Amino acid sequence: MRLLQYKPDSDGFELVTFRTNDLPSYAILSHTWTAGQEVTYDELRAGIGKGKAGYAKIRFCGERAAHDSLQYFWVDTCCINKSNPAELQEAIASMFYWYRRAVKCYVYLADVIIENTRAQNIWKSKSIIWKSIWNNQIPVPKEPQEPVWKQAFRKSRWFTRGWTLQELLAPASVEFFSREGRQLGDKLSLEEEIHLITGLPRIALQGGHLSQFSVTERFRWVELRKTRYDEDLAYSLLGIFNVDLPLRYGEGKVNAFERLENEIYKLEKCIQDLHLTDPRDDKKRIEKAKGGLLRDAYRWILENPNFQQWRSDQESRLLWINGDTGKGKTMLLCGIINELSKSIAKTALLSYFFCQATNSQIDNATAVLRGLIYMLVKQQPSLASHLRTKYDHTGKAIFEDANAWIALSEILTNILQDPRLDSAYILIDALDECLVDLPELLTFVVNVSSQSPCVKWIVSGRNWPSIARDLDTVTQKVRLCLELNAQSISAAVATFIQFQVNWLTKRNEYGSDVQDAVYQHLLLNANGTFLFVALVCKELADVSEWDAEEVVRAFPPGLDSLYKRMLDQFYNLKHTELCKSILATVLTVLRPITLDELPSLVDMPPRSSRNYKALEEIIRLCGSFLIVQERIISIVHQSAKDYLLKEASDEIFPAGLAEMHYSIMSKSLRTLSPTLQRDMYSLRALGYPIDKVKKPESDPLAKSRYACVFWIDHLSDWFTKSGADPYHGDLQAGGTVEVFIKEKYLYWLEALSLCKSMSEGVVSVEKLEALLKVRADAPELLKLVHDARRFILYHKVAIENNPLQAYASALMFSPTSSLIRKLFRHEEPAWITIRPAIGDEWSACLATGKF
Ligand SMILES: Nc1ncnc2c1ncn2[C@@H]1O[C@H](COP(=O)(O)OP(=O)(O)OP(=O)(O)O)[C@@H](O)[C@H]1O
Repeated sequence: MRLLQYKPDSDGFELVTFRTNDLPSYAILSHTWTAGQEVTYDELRAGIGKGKAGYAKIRFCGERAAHDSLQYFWVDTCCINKSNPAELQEAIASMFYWYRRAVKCYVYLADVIIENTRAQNIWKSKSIIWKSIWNNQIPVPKEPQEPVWKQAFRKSRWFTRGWTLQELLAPASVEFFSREGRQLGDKLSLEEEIHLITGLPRIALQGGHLSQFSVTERFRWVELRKTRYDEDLAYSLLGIFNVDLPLRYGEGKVNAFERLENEIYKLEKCIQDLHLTDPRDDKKRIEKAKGGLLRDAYRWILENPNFQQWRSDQESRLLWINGDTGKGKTMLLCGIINELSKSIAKTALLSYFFCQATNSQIDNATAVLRGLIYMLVKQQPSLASHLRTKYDHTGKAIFEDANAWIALSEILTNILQDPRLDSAYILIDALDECLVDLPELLTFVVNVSSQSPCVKWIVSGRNWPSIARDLDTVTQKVRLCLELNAQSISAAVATFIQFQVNWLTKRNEYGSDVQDAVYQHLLLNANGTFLFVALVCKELADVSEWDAEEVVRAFPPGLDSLYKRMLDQFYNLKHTELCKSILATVLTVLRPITLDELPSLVDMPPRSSRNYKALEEIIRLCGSFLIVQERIISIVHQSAKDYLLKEASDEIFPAGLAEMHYSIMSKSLRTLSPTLQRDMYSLRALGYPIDKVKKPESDPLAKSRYACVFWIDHLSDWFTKSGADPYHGDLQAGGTVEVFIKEKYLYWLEALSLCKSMSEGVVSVEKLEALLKVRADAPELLKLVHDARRFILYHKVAIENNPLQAYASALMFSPTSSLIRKLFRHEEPAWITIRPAIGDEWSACLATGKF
């Protein structure tokens, strides 16, 4: 970037070039051009053009910058060599960033004059007085008049131009000046006027991330604006949408906008493909499931010296919060996120991820990186350029294939070193719940946290030696052990107890003696563990006042004793067998299941299956281990799951965990078989795009989504966990798996597409083939699954984007020898009479796995 330096002694300016990551603080000018009056790059270098009106603007900007103690400043007329097309292209692509990076932006309004307006004001008020005297009236005091310059301000040409939109939105500080160089106010003091003149939302004027406004809304902002060259109106939006576009002057406005829209679409598609989970939604869900976040119960962290050191000391880059089960780490991180989002600089990015071992979508290191990158590029889409280089080449597979971890870790490393990133805060909760590739994640955090000085990290997890070993190697870290802050935690737990007891008192109409007894018992037995309090209060929620004191006294201190008591109660339930199979299923599934899915995996009482109220009632019968939130059933806490698997496995899985996987697999296939058929959502058109598909009110897949995505995982887990017959009938010729593939494969692919789970489908079919290789003595079945794998790999993208393409392009563009093609020939569209000439075999490129 080329900047100007004011040289008062020589009464001139010097151009100095800087690299993007070495930029000094600078001011920037925003103005409208006057034909023939602007000083060009060549003129400035030659020291000519001083008589032009534009020269006065440069001088104004330089003087103003010096007044604000800024040595450097930038003016578009003379800091870009416009005769160099490559430089012009780069300047236009960087312009938004340059304005955003400026410490001050001075808007010079040549058509707003104060001197005259002041005279007019005086003259106006004098004439009122004279008129009043002339009419023998005492002048009536008028409402305070607004300065007359405001009328000119509203009509200023500056508000009608295309480029000035980004000049208004990008910088944090925008100051307005009259023609005489007098300051009129800034973007914040004049916010109301600017909002009324431009129609721009106040949040956008206050510096809110532009990505929160829809594409249509952002296009509306320039509808009435004009640029000298038609195409410029589109090019002036590159920064507003954070996309790159080669400039093609002469292409016309329509083409330029078409290309721009195309680029925006590609960017959105890339971000959409990256999306696995939105950590912002996870945070809301977790807070809700845990009963809501209480500020008074986490506020202690703000005064904690270790936290303050991490917050203020540049060299303390990583804060590692560790503590035992139920000490409140997750809620603490939720609170820290809330506090940071209020206090960090507007240009700083905040990205976080909550690992959860109970959900296979968010229990692995790749998911962590996807979530973190997703949040970063959502806030600053220009960072998506690091994704695009790889994504444009390979597509969605880059986030999902066997090398996804490598690709994603490179992408995140590049993002965090991007000079356009001012600063970022990254938080990862529950490292101990990252079940897949935790060592890789730890190594990544250790390395990256020491590389990027503008990035601050917080990670949390239980006191595991394996985590400690890695994180201890970070030199620039602060460790915050909750057990070493027992006093703060106890005080916070006491606040939490008070809150919970007040809630119980209100709900169950406790008298003051019961209220006090419950409060005292919790205080004595909580032992600094939030979770203990939360679980006991959950148990007390449905206990009447007269019984509450006795019930609360029966709860022993310590989580394990508490779980034991909950388990004893569980064994005494009226419907123990039903509850046991529900609990066993919830403990085995790979993501929390919905009430709709439950009856497809557990034999439920006949009249309950389609009745949410009945299903919720049955879940409540299972005691306090399970919770239902928004029709999703989950285990109350990871520690409860750990306890049950360790201490009650024999009771809950009498036939063993492996058999439970088998049961889920076979029930899944039983559910899927009658559901899967052609065009389950009645889309009709073969090209119906997936992003337009809406779930029908009575969704035929509602009960079988889980089964559809995970049946092969359970099949595989059954084999890996069981010591049973290695060549089980299900995997042999004529077994359930072969029947399913032969009869339902194509409909299953359509269902996977409708469930937006094609990638999981690819991984599953690969898993199935690997399993058959070792576990089956069925060469024909292996051949069929081998073909099915090639089929899904080859047609994944087509079916993923248009579910019914499973019956059109997928069949027609498969080799004639394809077994799947032969099996489903009857599904090919009859009206296509001329068929593409396709070879006999799958292409070599697919065979080598490069597809
Ligand atoms: N600030 C808070 N506001 C409201 N509830 C809280 C707060 N802190 C903790 N809790 C309660 O305590 C319970 C346990 O907290 P949390 O899940 O955050 O613990 P944890 O240390 O992350 O546990 P683990 O590491 O075992 O997963 C929560 O379910 C919630 O009910």
